[in-house]
Amino acid sequence: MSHPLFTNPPQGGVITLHNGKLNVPDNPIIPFIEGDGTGPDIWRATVRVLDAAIACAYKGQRKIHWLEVYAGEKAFNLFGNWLPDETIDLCREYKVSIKGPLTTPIGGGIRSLNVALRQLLDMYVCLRPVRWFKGVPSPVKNPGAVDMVIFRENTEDIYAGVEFAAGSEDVKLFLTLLKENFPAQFDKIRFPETSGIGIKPVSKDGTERLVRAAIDYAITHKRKSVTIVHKGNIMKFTEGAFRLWAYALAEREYPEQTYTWEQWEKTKAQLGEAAANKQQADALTSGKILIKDAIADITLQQILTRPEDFDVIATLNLNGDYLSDALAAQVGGIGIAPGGNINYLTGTAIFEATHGTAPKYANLDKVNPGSLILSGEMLLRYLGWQEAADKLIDAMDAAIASKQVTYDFARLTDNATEVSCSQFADKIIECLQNPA
Ligand SMILES: NC(=O)C1=CN([C@@H]2O[C@H](COP(=O)(O)OP(=O)(O)OC[C@H]3O[C@@H](n4cnc5c(N)ncnc54)[C@H](OP(=O)(O)O)[C@@H]3O)[C@@H](O)[C@H]2O)C=CC1
Ligand SMILES: O=C(O)CCC(=O)C(=O)O
Ligand SMILES: [Mg+2]
Repeated sequence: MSHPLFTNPPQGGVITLHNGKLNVPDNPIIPFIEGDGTGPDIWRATVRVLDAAIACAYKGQRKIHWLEVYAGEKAFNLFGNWLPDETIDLCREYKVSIKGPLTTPIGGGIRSLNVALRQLLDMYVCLRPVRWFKGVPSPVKNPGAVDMVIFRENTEDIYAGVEFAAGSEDVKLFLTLLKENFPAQFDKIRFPETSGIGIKPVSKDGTERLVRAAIDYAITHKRKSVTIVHKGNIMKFTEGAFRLWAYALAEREYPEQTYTWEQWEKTKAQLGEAAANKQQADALTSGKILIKDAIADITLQQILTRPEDFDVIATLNLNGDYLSDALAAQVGGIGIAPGGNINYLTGTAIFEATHGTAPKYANLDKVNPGSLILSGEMLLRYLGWQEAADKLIDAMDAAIASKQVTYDFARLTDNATEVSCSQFADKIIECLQNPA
């Protein structure tokens, strides 16, 4: 493939997929997108930490060849294009990438480039692990009880961007079609003349591949439960269907590894509650994973009041967006919330922080790079470079313990010294090179 945006051909090896497994050379080319706003600051900090972790773990035997690809404001300024096709092609070709946050204007302008990347590369899982690091300030009494892994469907839902603006010719046409073909549904629209319309596609295929990934993860990582989070009481044929398809998939494809609340209900109806309880207890004692569900609004309370009830979470796109930021707050905030967008079938993945571009802090070298550094740690594990990932986690623990932390932690920690984004990276690198 020719790459007209790049004058120098990238050096290094190409990651491939064989029989569902990534084949990672010791010198892989990994594309990166710097991102908008605080993106350049946190990326500069992150790349130094990742290179240092790899150097400490493999002493030169392994090395990433970083390849800059463009999206967002930098791409627009350079090429007059917010998301060049070549960026998509390169992320697909090299399989594993990392990105800083990209700005999405509110209410008009371009649609989300982040969502576009997820859809164009069909990265159907947004994987966001949420756990507490010792010493990180938190607004809750027992942040250590939070150890959850969010599997957020990443390509469908109201997030897919199928929308018609109020007053537009498109919305008029759409509402005419609706009125002609579905008069009862049309009558439910309170102010049709001034309504914008959004469409919420949720499919069985999309649900099943997401839930399969969540259950596979729960099995591999020996987790106790998968909670299906939905608003299926209200949106019956989208979120309600998501719940039903999820349960059906677990029962059909994972009968030996899972026990579902649906099974409990069926047994209760046939044999009574005591028998259902015994069946569930036996299943869990034998190591089966409990597949349960919760409605999205109460979930936002219960992740706070009883976090130990939640483990792996499988949910739709918008619910997952809200849950990610709410949960991040419990373990110290969005400055330390990592994530990855993944297609487990093609191997394509782009790792990125949960937070956005925080524009007021752009170019101040101020914000916490932890979220992108930990996204990089997820990338290392995804490559199978566990040794580097483990060292990075140990160094992050040690850096936090030193109390030389960025403003977000410093403002909530007694006797902390506030350091800049780049200085926090320096501290992590120092801890990598001089482990306790
Ligand atoms: N995947 C992506 O690329 C994403 C992009 N976005 C986009 O980002 C833009 C801004 O979104 P906005 O809603 O303001 O949310 P942001 O996540 O960008 O920022 C909100 C607040 O979160 C805190 N924060 C964010 N990043 C950090 C960090 N690294 N360290 C410490 N604290 C941090 C700051 O809090 P405080 O003010 O308390 O210091 C900041 O003001 C929008 O255009 C949005 O669409 C949003 C989410 C994801
Ligand atoms: O694309 C955006 O601008 C926001 C995306 C977002 O909030 C997220 O993916 O968590
Ligand atoms: Mg979000």
